[in-house]
Amino acid sequence: MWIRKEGLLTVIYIFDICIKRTGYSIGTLCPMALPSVKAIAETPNLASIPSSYIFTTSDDSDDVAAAADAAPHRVEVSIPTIDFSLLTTGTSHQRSKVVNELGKACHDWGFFMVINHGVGEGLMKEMVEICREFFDLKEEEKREYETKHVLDPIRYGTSFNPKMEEVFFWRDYLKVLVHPKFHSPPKPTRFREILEEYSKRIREMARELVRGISESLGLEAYNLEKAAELESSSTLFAANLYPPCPQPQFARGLPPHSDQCLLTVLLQNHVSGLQILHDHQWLTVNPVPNALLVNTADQLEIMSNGKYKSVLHRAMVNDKATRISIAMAIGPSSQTLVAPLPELLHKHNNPPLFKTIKYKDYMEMLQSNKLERKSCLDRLRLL
Ligand SMILES: O=C(O)CCC(=O)C(=O)O
Ligand SMILES: [Fe+2]
Repeated sequence: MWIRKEGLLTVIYIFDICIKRTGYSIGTLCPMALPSVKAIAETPNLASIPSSYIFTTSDDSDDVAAAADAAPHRVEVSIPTIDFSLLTTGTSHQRSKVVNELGKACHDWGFFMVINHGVGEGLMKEMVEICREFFDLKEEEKREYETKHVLDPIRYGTSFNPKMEEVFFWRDYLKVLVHPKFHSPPKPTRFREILEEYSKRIREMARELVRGISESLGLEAYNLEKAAELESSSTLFAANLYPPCPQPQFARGLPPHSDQCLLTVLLQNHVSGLQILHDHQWLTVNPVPNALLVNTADQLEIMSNGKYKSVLHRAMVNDKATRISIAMAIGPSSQTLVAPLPELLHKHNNPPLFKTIKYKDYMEMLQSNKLERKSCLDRLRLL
C-alpha cells in the first residue's frame, strides 16, 4: 500500500515536472495519464496540491466574472422555483402561469429549481451513490474508459481537457452517452439499471420543460422540440467528483463556463460548490433536497435567437467533504442543424444572431477545446 502511494506521489511529481517543462502540451509530450484527483486527495498527509492545479486570480482576469470575484460571494435564496406538476397536471390557468414563470426564469436567470418533478427521491439517491461507487473502483478499472476521443460514448478522466490546459481542475468525471443509444459501464453492478431508469425519467421531465419553454417564447408547444429533434436527442450524462482539497482557495472544480446543450438538469449530493453568475455576482446555489436544478445552455441561446441566454457557472471545491454533481445534458439530435427558430425571426422580424451549426460539430468543438466561458458560442455570433 505504502509503495503504491509512493508510486503515485512519484507520478504526480514527474507529472508536475513534465508540465512545467512542456507548458500544456502534455498530451503528446508526456505519455503518462494524469492521475485522478481522487488518488491525489487520498495521498496520506497531503498538505498542499501539485502546482499544476494552482490557479492564481489572474486566470480570471478578463471580464465581468473577475470583477465579481473580487466582491463577496452571496448565498442565493431566491433562485426561481418551478412546480413541475402544474405543467403536466395543472388546470390550463395553472399551466399558463407556470409557462410564464418558466419564461421569466429562463430570461432573467438561466437557472431554476424544479420541484414535484416526478423523479423518485430513492432513484436520485441511488444515482448519486452508484456514481460514488464508480469513482471508488480501482484506477485500472476506471482507466479502461479513459478519454481517447471526445465523442466516445463512455469517457472517464480528470480536469476537463488536460491536453489543452495549463492548469488542471480538481475534478474527476465520468461521461456517458445515454441517448439515442443507451450506453453504460458494466461496473459497478446495478450502474446500468439505475442509469437507464434515471435517464428515462430525466428525459421525460426535460421534454415537458422544453414544451413549456417553447410556449413561453410565444410558439406552439411542439415547435422547439421538433426543431431540436428531441426524439433522438443526444443526451450526455456527466458525473463529477470533487474530492476534498487541502488548498481550496487555490484550486477550481470547473471554470466559468456555459453548457453545450439545450438544457442541463443537475443533481447534487448535500455538499455545496456550484456558483452561478447573476447580476455580476457569483452566487452559491446550495443543494435543495429532492429538487433538481435546471439551466439553459448554448443551443437554447441559439434557437431562441439570444432571448434565453446560457448562463456562466463554475464549481468551487472545499477541504472537508467530497462533492458529487450529476449533470444530464439534454441536447438536440447530433445531426440537427441548430439555428435560430425561423418562427421567432418571422414573428419579430429579427435578423438571426447566430450561424447555423450541426450539434455534433458543436459538441466536438466544445469538448476538444479549453472550457472557457462562452468561447464556443461566441464563435457563432453574427452581430
Ligand atoms: O458541479 C457542478 O455543480 C457543475 C457541473 C457543471 O457545470 C457541468 O458538469 O457542466
Ligand atoms: Fe456546466
